[in-house]
Amino acid sequence: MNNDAAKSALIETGKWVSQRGWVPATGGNFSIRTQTGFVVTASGYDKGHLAFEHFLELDTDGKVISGQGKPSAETALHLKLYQLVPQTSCILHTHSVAATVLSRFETSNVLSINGYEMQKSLSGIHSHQTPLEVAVFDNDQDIERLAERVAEYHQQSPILHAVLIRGHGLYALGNSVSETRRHIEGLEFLFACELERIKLESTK
Ligand SMILES: CSC[C@@H](O)[C@@H](O)C(=O)COP(=O)(O)O
Ligand SMILES: [Zn+2]
Repeated sequence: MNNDAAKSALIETGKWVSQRGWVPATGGNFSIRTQTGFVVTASGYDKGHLAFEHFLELDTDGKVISGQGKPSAETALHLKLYQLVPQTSCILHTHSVAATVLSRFETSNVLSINGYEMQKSLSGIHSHQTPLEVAVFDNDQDIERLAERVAEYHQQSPILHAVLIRGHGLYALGNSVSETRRHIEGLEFLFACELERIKLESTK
């Protein structure tokens, strides 16, 4: 995808994500792989009101080629995910209530979701009996260090659709903007179901 098409797609995606309440305040960041590297949102803006000037173009090493302001504070994680999962074309990071709470409730390093038809909204899953596993990493303000932990984990258990950062949010991956959006929508539905199930079971 060329740079301008990438920015247009992410402006539209920002409105879509924001309308659903998944990027409150200035939370979240987005990127798309381009011919020369990737386009990423600038740091500190409302992702529901993005314009062309709110993006930077980076090369494949994460060096700024053009654009104003600072690239997202979490650019190092986007860069690492593009390197680890080469088929990835779009990364969307969101801060929904469900992802934030569930990633704290889950104390292990994997959130496993099973028994839901909607698991099939994730590429490669064809049955409600195929567990959907999402790695959960402790949050870290040192994003390079967090990215290294993600890379180490990926050597043992390859990251497919997404990762959760504990008490922070979701990073969803896909081979196109529409696939990443579908992954976010499917995952958010499943996270909401799991939260409801956990609450109901606690009252039994
Ligand atoms: C609202 S604070 C959230 C940030 O610390 C961060 O987690 C985030 O998602 C947005 O950072 P940004 O630098 O704008 O890409
Ligand atoms: Zn964030």
